Amino acid sequence: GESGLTGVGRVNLIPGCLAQAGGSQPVSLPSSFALNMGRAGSDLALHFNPRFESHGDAHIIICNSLQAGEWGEEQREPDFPFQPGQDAKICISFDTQELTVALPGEQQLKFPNRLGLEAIEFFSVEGDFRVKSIKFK
Ligand SMILES: C=CCO[C@@H]1O[C@H](CO)[C@@H](O[C@@H]2O[C@H](CO)[C@H](O)[C@H](OCc3cn(-c4n[nH]c(N)n4)nn3)[C@H]2O)[C@H](O)[C@H]1NC(C)=O
Repeated sequence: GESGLTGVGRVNLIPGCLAQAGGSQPVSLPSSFALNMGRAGSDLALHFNPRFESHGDAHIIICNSLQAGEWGEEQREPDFPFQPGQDAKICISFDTQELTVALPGEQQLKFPNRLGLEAIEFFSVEGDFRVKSIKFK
């Protein structure tokens, strides 16, 4: 499908809300996309990975951390609010204890801030997800 925005933006996020609108506008069903945020590509406080159909998973959100290139324990969320081709507003807020991801349909997902990061300096998007806007509150 149409390739989403991928790449690395250097941002310096203080705890707050990063609101994103965007959607998978695929020609074919998207397999998955990922939002990665942390200190660097190898040190992620959150790898947020909705899987439509990939790695043998279907319609599940995988969250994990990455420390010095090693994946932590996955958190698997079966409540899946994404529809291919539909826009989705994702609002991510965090403090040193946990990250909170507000999802469509008043759904909320929490993930421990295993790295204890006070600021997020690295952010990347992978896969079939077109970011339409990013707002920092
Ligand atoms: C059953 C076999 C052993 O467990 C499997 O182990 C795999 C390898 O660690 C797990 O997949 C990794 O899970 C990580 C999060 O825990 C990451 O999602 C990792 O992919 C990194 C990645 C994804 N993407 C990406 N997503 N969407 C697109 N376009 N690109 N780019 N880099 C995936 O390759 C996979 O989630 C895991 N499955 C289970 C059921 O635990």
